[in-house]
Amino acid sequence: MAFFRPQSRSSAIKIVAPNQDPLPETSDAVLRGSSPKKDSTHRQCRNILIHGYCKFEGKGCAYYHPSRGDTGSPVPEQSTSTTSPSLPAAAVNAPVFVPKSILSASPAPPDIGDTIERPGAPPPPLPQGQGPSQMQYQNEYTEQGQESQYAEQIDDQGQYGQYAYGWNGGADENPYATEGMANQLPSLDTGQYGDAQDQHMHMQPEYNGVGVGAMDAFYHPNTTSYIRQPLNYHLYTTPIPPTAQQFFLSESTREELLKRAETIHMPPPQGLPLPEKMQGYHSLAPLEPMAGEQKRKLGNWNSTVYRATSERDGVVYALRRVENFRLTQESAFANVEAWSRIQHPNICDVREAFTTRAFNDNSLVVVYTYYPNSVTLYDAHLKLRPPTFQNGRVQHHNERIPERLLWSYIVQIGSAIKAVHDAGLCVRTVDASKILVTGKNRVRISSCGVFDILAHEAKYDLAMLQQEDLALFARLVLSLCCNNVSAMSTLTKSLEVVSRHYSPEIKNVILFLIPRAGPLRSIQQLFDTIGNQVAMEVDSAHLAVDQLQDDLMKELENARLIRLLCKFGFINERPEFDRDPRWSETGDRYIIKLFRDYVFHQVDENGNPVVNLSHVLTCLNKLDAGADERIMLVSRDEQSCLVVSYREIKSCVEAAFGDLARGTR
Ligand SMILES: Nc1ncnc2c1ncn2[C@@H]1O[C@H](COP(=O)(O)OP(=O)(O)OP(=O)(O)O)[C@@H](O)[C@H]1O
Repeated sequence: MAFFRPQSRSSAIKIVAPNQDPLPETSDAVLRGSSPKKDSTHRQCRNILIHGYCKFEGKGCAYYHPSRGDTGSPVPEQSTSTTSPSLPAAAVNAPVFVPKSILSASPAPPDIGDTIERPGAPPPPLPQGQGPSQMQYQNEYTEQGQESQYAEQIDDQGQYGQYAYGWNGGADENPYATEGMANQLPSLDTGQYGDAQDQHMHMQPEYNGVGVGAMDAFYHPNTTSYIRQPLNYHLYTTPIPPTAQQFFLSESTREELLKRAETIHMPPPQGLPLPEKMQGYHSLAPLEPMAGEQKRKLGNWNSTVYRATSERDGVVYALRRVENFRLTQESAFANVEAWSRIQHPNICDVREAFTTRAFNDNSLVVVYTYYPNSVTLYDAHLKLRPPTFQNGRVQHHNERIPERLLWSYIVQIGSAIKAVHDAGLCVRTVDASKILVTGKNRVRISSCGVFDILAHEAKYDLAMLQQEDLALFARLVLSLCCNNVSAMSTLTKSLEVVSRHYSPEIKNVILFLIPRAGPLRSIQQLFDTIGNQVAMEVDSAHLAVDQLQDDLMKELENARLIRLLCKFGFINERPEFDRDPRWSETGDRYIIKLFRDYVFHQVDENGNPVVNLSHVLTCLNKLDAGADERIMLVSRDEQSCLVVSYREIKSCVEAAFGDLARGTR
């Protein structure tokens, strides 16, 4: 309970009942010893300290009264309040501090981020939803940059230079928009921080119980200006001390998100033979060894995946480039629009596709959402690991995938295939090297739509291609069960392995998906047989969402406290305000200064600093809630102490910050 301990130095102050001295102002607010010191003419009058003036100055008060310009000691300003209602001093036998701000009927002060209207000030920025949406920007781009859906440029040699197809429909409705969230991290370049901040700040009165700011009209059109009382959920009902962990993201989530952010903002490697800019994308960086070091194959084509930043929205995307692709018909892009409409949690979103000569050849580029730090299923489970030494034996095998995880993969990939088939398309990339693990147990099929462009000339029957998807799915599940990419080539042996290590239901799934003579099967039929596994998967997903929301709630609390700390930063130690160099040390601000000492500058009985985050968080939460609990603030010279409630300190902070925000008192 160290963090509830009052300032240890306060124990040195003898607290006594106010006596009947002929010093009414002093006895009203200052606790002191019973006999004045002999050198009283050298000691500063406490009335000055507390009230800012002494009405007995020059009328017999024996203490020192510094002049107004004397900044040698913290002298509170003269209070303007005249109607000080006295508060009951029930808790301790001490007088009670009444902050000036409670008494003044001034309008509620603005909060951090509230816009203060000044003559000639530029109009406030439009809140989200009022300005041009991302969709509008995309459309503008399309209108300006692409005359038609298929913008065609014929180069000097009369060849097809660049085709581009871009579509972003449905992006606004993406129910999984928070996934790949690191990709949506606000970037200073694009001003996204600014927007987020604005939006955040506008919500602030709800949290802080502060008055309504100018921008609040966008959120509460009918609200009038008044002091709102905070909700009670801030108050702690039990004396359980909060631990630091309660206020922060879980370590694993924090680490993962930080790593993703780091990857996104990593500068591209220097000296690579890559175009500086290409069709609105810049900062290209390969996500795999470049062609030449090791040729990467996509079917019969050489292909490389890059990370690149879009100059339209500042977001990083994954670009799959297929080398030496000569476009002969515009209709090759016909399915790209259909692909980009598919928004599914287990499919890498297709953004756009175009051809380019920026790589000094005719390349096809298909743009996908970028999922930082993702790995392929092949890399995660099938790639041979170096032998390990376990239980006294050398182990050559990869770890077998647990059955629960395998079911999760089956349900996720099956669901993605179903969405594609329902949209009248076929996947063609159900392969361990084309499925990404983008988060914990989260898989997404990548490279969708590429084969639709590459093989557009070949006329295939859609139903047969969809059957082929099921066959590829069977091969994938078998490979994952056996930790072997070519498990299908030894089917009987592989099925024995499956029977040995997994339940019969897994084997049934594989047998269902393997092509055989008879009526065509559909992915829906598979789901009809594995309903209980789907239900378990849904349960797991909901639990994961709950966990993430819990984490988000903690960060929400942090944001609230950060705003409070910012206010302290604005007020404390301010060298001058309103031509008053003592502003931050006098009046209400003196209370804020003492409270800052109480929160951050406590020392233990040995004089060592108390560095206790729980104490800080507890105090700030109570302050933000405006709790009625009282604390004793002790001046630095230990000569005076004030008993104030958090509610009163909160009023002081609001008043002082309001003065600052308005620019004048
Ligand atoms: N949308 C994406 N977001 C993030 N990373 C991606 C994305 N698409 C691909 N990658 C990464 O790019 C790398 C190359 O992808 P690719 O699909 O070519 O896999 P591969 O293992 O190189 O397959 P292959 O051997 O067939 O070329 C992989 O490490 C993959 O994680």
